[in-house]
Amino acid sequence: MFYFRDMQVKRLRENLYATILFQDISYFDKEKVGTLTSRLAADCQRLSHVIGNDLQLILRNTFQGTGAIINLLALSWPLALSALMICAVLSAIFLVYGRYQRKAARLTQDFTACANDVAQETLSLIRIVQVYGTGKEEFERYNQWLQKLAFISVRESVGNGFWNLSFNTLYRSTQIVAVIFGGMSVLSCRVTAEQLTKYVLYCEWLIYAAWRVTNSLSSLLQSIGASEQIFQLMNLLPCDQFLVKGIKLQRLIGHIQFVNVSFQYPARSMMPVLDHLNFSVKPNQVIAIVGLSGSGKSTLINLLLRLYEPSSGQICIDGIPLKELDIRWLRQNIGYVSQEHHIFHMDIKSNIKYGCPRNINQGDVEQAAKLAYAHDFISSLPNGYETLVDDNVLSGGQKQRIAIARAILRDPVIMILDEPTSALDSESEHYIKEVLYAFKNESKSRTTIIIAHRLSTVKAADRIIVMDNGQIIEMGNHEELIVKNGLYAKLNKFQADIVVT
Ligand SMILES: Nc1ncnc2c1ncn2[C@@H]1O[C@H](COP(=O)(O)OP(=O)(O)OP(=O)(O)O)[C@@H](O)[C@H]1O
Repeated sequence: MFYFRDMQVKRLRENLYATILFQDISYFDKEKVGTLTSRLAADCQRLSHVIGNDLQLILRNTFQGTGAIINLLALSWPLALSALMICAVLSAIFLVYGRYQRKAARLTQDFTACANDVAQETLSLIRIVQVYGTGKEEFERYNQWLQKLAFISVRESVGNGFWNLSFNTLYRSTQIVAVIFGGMSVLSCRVTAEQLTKYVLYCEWLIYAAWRVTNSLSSLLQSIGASEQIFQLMNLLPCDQFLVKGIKLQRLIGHIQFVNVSFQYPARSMMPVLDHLNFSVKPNQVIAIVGLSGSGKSTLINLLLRLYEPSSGQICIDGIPLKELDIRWLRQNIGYVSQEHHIFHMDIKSNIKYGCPRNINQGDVEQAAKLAYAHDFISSLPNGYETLVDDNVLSGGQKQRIAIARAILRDPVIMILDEPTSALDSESEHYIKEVLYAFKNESKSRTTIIIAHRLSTVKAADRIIVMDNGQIIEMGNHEELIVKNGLYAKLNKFQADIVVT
């Protein structure tokens, strides 16, 4: 039985996890990660309890109750009717109680998920919480949800108490009435002692069967309340991009075009983030995107990676609209270093090999690490490339170098780097910059897009796109933009002044 139940939990969690993983990325703008992980754990457990326990209890007791009714009917139909009436009253009370319990269960799950969100957020930002001394406030925030949870639990217990009280009062009073009136009937010889004993016994069977069925039903309702969202999630279809088999080109060249692309995030549909962008990147070019914070640089990359769809306009790669290309194939040809340099809880080698579509050996991994200027620090670790790491073990710069090595190892046609050197010291930045620009001189065609705040990283780019408020305001190489004396020249001057002082 337990094995069966564990298998059910496993299968449910697998299905739910797969549904979440193949959702449109904008889904994560609406749902909180804590809520989803709570659904994966507690809700699936609860639902599988229904399948493993409640259903078989309901079935068993329904058979027992039916047997008791048949025996009561054989004994005397007025007696059977009176027993059925008691069961009908019990069912009516249960209907009201069941509805209440279902609502309480949903609230319990929601409050638990909110408490989990706060805990997850606080623990993942524990350093900020400690340095800013906000432990007490965070405790209060968590406690607020726990108090709501406690309030609901108390109400649930009170409801349960009323239900048990109604059941016991009805059942015991039935027994008392049966013994008093049945005893009088036995004395006046209208009923035999055997009939009375049978009545009391079958009545007990029937009422207890009804009680167990309603109790299991109540647990079932609780789980249904808690699991409504699981079913809603599991009913979601995978995102279009994973369903449709798109075009796979014989050879990707890396010619990128943005044609009149506008975009707003689903979570903020009234706020345009990109406004009619038009530009193209030729194969083998290095393009840099610069601009003030919040100007839409990372969003542009999100669209190119097809993590979101443009609200209007079109992105083409090698002349084919992005939507028509096979997304898995396309992403295999892209190397991506994201702004957040988190790494997986795996050994360093697996982190570098992560998602690499080619067959590779230790030599390839080391070569990529050398190019990313990561080999020396990895070799100095006691277990070298086999060292098990997580987000807390390595410095920001070390994690960033592992992310760069991962992108280099894929040997991609399109290399996308969102702030690849933000956490690096000047020496590492210099070497990595050299490597990224050296790609250009290889025989293989490779298009590189770099977003950077440090203008030293982008000076050598073939073209620099300057963004402001979701629009492209300047375009050209470093020298042209300096002559133009616009935003780029201003930013360049600021950074030069900072270096001098
Ligand atoms: N998931 C999201 N949901 C809603 N709005 C978002 C989301 N991500 C970003 N934004 C908003 O979109 C705008 C552009 O953000 P984006 O991250 O593209 O800017 P950026 O130029 O890359 O900034 P930075 O240089 O600081 O990384 C910002 O106003 C931001 O608040």
